[in-house]
Amino acid sequence: MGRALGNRPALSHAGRKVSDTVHPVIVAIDGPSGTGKSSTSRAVAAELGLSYLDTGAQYRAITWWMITNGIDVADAAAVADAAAKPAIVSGTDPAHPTITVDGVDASGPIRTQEVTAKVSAVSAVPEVRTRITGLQRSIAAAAPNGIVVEGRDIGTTVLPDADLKIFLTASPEARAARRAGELKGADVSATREALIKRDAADSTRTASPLAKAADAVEVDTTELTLQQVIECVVTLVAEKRAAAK
Ligand SMILES: Nc1ncnc2c1ncn2[C@@H]1O[C@H](COP(=O)(O)OP(=O)(O)O)[C@@H](O)[C@H]1O
Ligand SMILES: Nc1ccn([C@H]2C[C@H](O)[C@@H](COP(=O)(O)OP(=O)(O)O)O2)c(=O)n1
Repeated sequence: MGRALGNRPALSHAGRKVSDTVHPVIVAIDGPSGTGKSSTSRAVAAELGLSYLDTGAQYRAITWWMITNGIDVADAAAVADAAAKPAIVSGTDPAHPTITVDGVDASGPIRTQEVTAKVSAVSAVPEVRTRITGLQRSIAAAAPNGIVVEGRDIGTTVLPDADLKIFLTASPEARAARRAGELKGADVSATREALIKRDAADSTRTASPLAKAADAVEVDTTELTLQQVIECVVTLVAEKRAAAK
């Protein structure tokens, strides 16, 4: 079970001690592609005054760096050797999340088809995961009011003591339709195949695969509107906070 909010020790960051009367809430949201993790997490964080971290953007950023630096992403040893090199910085304001690599804004380049096609290979390399997991834990520990962190292994590996863990699911058809809707003119069945292939790679890798934590609440978003999913998560956070009082 996640640690009760009332038991959370005071966190210190940037030389500042956060009072233990303030209980930063840590929310982990995991699930496959297109289930609504990013949209839900940003909206929940904004509504509750929490920070927000898109961990997929970090894996995309390191993948983009590998591509632009001529590293063969199929060569796991080469990727491992380079894993510590790029400086990846995430801005955690849900109203304006940012990501830079070596000081360069990477928010556009990390969304290309090439990065999407290569990110699973890079994120399967253990040295990459160790590096990025370390960044994620530091960011979560420094969030003054708490944070919503979304990804694939947040509840299982990155933040196993999160106060609330959500695992979002949706049918492949719904997820493909949502993704194709974002990529103007994309073919839904090709999008569906690409998405299923990436989910399979992310779920079957040895290092910290996509998985539902035993204590996560599963929410099937297939028939829900985004607003309903947001309300569901906000309610679950409120219940956790009330139980911790
Ligand atoms: N419950 C929902 N119903 C319909 N569309 C949704 C829902 N949740 C998210 N979307 C849309 O689906 C797309 C993918 O959502 P996103 O949050 O990026 O998913 P993920 O982060 O899990 O890949 C976005 O365009 C988003 O607006
Ligand atoms: N915690 C995480 C988050 C993402 N990843 C990897 C696996 C995913 O296919 C890629 C991209 O994640 P992202 O959340 O941007 O993917 P979507 O296209 O939004 O579904 O990163 C991961 O291995 N662990």
